[in-house]
Amino acid sequence: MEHLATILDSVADGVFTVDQQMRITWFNRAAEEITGFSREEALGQSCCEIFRSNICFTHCPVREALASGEDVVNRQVDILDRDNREIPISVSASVLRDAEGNPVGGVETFRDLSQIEALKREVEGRYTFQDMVSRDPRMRQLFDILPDVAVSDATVLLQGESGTGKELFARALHDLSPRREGPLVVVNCGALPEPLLEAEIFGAKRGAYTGSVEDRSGRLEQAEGGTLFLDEIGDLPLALQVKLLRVLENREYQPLGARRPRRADVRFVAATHRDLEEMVADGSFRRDLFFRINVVNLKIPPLRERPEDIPLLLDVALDRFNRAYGKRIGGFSPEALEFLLNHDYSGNVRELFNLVERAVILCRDTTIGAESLPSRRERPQDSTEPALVGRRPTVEQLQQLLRRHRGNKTAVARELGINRTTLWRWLKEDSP
Ligand SMILES: Nc1ncnc2c1ncn2[C@@H]1O[C@H](COP(=O)(O)OP(=O)(O)OP(=O)(O)O)[C@@H](O)[C@H]1O
Repeated sequence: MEHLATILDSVADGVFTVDQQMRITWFNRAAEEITGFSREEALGQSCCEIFRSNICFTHCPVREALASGEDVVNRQVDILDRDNREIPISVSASVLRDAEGNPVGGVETFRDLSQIEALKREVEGRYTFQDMVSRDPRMRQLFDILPDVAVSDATVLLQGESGTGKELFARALHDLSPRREGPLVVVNCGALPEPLLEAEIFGAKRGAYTGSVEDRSGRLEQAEGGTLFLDEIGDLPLALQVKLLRVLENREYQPLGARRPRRADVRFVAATHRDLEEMVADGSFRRDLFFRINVVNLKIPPLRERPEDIPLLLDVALDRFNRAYGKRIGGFSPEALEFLLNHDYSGNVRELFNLVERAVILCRDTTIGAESLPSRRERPQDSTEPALVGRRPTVEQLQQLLRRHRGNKTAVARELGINRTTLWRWLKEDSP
């Protein structure tokens, strides 16, 4: 007996036994360490007074083992220790029998999961930031500095290819800033022709543009007290660049109908997939405006430079679309996974999400198979035509696609794995 006690005291798992009235009859050293109760305090006590777990009165593992005669293995529960701290543990329970095989009580072993849970949280915390996930060191560096950048009120320039998550970053900057209660207003500088874009940002007088029957406030005014996100700033026409520069320099603008200029209480975040330095060099983007918006520059790496993010994003996407479409798809078949891991995501994270969304919709199984992914015909290596997903098609290809989708731009954009704004810009740039 003494020998057994020494052995039990030297194991790292908590071990205790109870009689049929659930009173503690044995309590080893690890049980003392995990719960904070000494052996003297525990012996003879009802076990629910020592463990105070969330399942004591509903799913007690020892009672279940006694009732069924079957072992209970690795059930995760939370207990309160002597200082009332919640401790996550994993419990296993078995029936304790006498020499004749009659049940005389139960034995429970338990393992402290606090450290594992803490590690798990740390790892998840590193990979997840707001709605963004990444394992890439450069992305993690961005996640690290984002809270400080957000509170600084400095103008931020986000640079990255289409679909890399610039808008997500802009939202995170707003949500982490003291302006989070204010509005986040988005303007897409590539989506409208110049006069309409001007009205969109700075407002318009009644009758100034087609159909406006009253004065319309601009996005700048609507962003008062909040953040104005200028997406695709590289597409801002030169005349509007001058106007925006004035706002950034003087922190003032003239709201419609107002006699005097108003102080702009707005934080500016701009984004572009273009190389603004190059545009400055060739004169299509004003140098002074570039310096005004480039106070903090965050460069988001394209997905092909961070392949370790692909499996992570596939999981996130599957989870997101399972929920959106009420499905319970568990994962990907080896062939599907091989395709998805080796795909050339020129449309970046957006393209990956589009592929998974399409697959989730098409999938009738519990696993996504290759048949739910673009067919071989559509894949670059097997195609005589260059694949269109995420790449910029030629003018003819664009026209063909538009015809095929009967002019439905949303459908064309979806097929290309781009957003409608990008499509709009391509069409604009391609038009004579
Ligand atoms: N790191 C990430 N983790 C999770 N989701 C992401 C991540 N990056 C991008 N996404 C998702 O990818 C999609 C595209 O992101 P977003 O619209 O922010 O890209 P963008 O760079 O602003 O694109 P564009 O320049 O074409 O407007 C969104 O659905 C977004 O939720």
